[in-house]
Amino acid sequence: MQAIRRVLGSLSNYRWISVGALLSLLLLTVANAVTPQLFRWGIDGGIVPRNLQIVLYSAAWMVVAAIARGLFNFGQSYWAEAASQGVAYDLRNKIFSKIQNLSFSYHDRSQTSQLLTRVTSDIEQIRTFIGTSLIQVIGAVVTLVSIAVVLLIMNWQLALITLTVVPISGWLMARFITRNQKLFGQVQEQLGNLNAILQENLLGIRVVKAFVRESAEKSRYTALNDSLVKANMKTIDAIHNTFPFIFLLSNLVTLAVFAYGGAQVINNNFSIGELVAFNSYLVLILQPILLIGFAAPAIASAAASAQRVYEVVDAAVEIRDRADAVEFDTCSGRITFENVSFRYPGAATPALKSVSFETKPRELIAILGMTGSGKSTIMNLIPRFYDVTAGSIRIDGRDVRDFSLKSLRSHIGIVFQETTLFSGTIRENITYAKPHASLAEVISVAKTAQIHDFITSLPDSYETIVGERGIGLSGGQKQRIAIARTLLTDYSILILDDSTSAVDAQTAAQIQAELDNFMRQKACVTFVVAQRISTVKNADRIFLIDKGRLVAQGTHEQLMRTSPLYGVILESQVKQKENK
Ligand SMILES: Nc1ncnc2c1ncn2[C@@H]1O[C@H](COP(=O)(O)OP(=O)(O)OP(=O)(O)O)[C@@H](O)[C@H]1O
Repeated sequence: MQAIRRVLGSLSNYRWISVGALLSLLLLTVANAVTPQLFRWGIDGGIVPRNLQIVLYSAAWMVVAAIARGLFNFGQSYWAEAASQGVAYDLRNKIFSKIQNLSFSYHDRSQTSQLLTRVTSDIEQIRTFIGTSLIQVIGAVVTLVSIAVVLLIMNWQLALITLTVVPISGWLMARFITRNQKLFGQVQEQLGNLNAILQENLLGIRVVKAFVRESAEKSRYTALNDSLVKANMKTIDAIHNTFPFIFLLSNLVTLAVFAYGGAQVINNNFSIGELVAFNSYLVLILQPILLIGFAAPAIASAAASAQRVYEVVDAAVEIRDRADAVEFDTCSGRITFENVSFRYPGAATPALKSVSFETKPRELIAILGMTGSGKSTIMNLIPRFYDVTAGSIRIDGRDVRDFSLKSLRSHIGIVFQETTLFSGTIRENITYAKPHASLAEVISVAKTAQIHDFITSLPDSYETIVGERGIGLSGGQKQRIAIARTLLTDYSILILDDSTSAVDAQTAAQIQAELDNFMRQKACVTFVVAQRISTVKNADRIFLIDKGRLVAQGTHEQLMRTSPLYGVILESQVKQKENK
């Protein structure tokens, strides 16, 4: 319920729209409340004493009341809908920018599909609550209170009989919401799980087909689809277990009013007009109770969704700027790892153990090690994708945690092991971090990355659309575009994490040769997670990583002489590929 209160608080950004909706609602209630009185006037003042003029007058006023009802009804639903769109818009933006700011460790822990469900379906639940259920509930409460007052004034005994239904239904509905909020949360979670399978299958459709796992995937999807239906059915059962009581109560009250009110009319304590008006009010008082009843599941569902959305909005950003963060602007090339240890959140063993080294200006460092030894982890710590668990990393003597994240990361050019291109043109992808780069600059980095000739062979050259609906690119082509994208940035430190693994040996050697010039001109230090002998030979120093430790370092020749492990790794990782 706290989450719902927060959603209501967010309506303050749409104060005037909300006031418009509320005002329309109040006027609608007045128009509704006046109508039975017009009936009573028409019957008791017109029909019974046979006064046609009063009958016509009351009929005319009823038309006015009907028009007013139509107008105010439109006003309240239009403004409520507008406010709901506004709140959903704000929430979507809030959660999106939060997702951008959350650290790698958060994304490691959370499922993409659950995040997607929160941004789409959960926010939609909240929007529907504000646009429809909230105004229904407020309208119902206002109507209930105002009609209760009118009824008490008209005939307090009959009114008390009628109003017994209110606290009983109120209690039933409050119980329904508190008991079932968890159930509605489960429905959203199941939806997220179902989306996860869908997402995995969309991304991995080739693997599914290659391994002929279509029917297995279908069964996996159907099983989760069944669970979703079961969770939904549980909520429907909960609704069915509560609402028949409310309907029964409201019918019993109608009978009681008819019997007791009828007796009062026979005893001349109540006029027929009054009984007719009272009966009309009865509909008006039972309708809101039913409306609240119908809104209750939507409220429970919105409460569960709001909780899920605020969980992301409130998630702690683990890696952030210090209050006195300084700008990173120059780098002379001294990068120091001092007893750096690191354990991924939730991992049983550390990925790095007491790693220490210091680089020299303009050095090209190759990092070599068996798969899973910790090479990428070392690279992830320099731009602070994660913070060290123990020890420190310094650039020119200053701890990386002292720099503002923005300035630190914008001076580190990194090409990841896995390439991600966005949908758009090749040029847009290359200029991703530098949108105003000139075509000449783009061509220059594309040439260094050995991808220019391929790009110009395409019909639309640099304007060719890639990504989702664009042309397909091979793994090596994507990697080379990713290298060009990084080379275009204003990096001082360059990190190439196994970034030519999908490129053939000859092209990789060409890239390496081109890069050598580039790197030495621009970068103060370059790290290359190496898979190829050419890279290793070119490096000023090679760091040999084994099970999270820096076990040896030196030039190719030195390591060949001193480290048996080096020979083994070269043989397994490098020569094998070179021979292909
Ligand atoms: N996000 C993560 N969460 C938990 N553990 C991780 C994560 N990323 C890597 N690890 C673990 O940390 C260890 C080091 O991984 P890392 O990716 O640094 O190895 P690597 O040497 O780069 O391997 P490869 O050559 O296969 O890319 C591995 O045991 C891996 O399972």
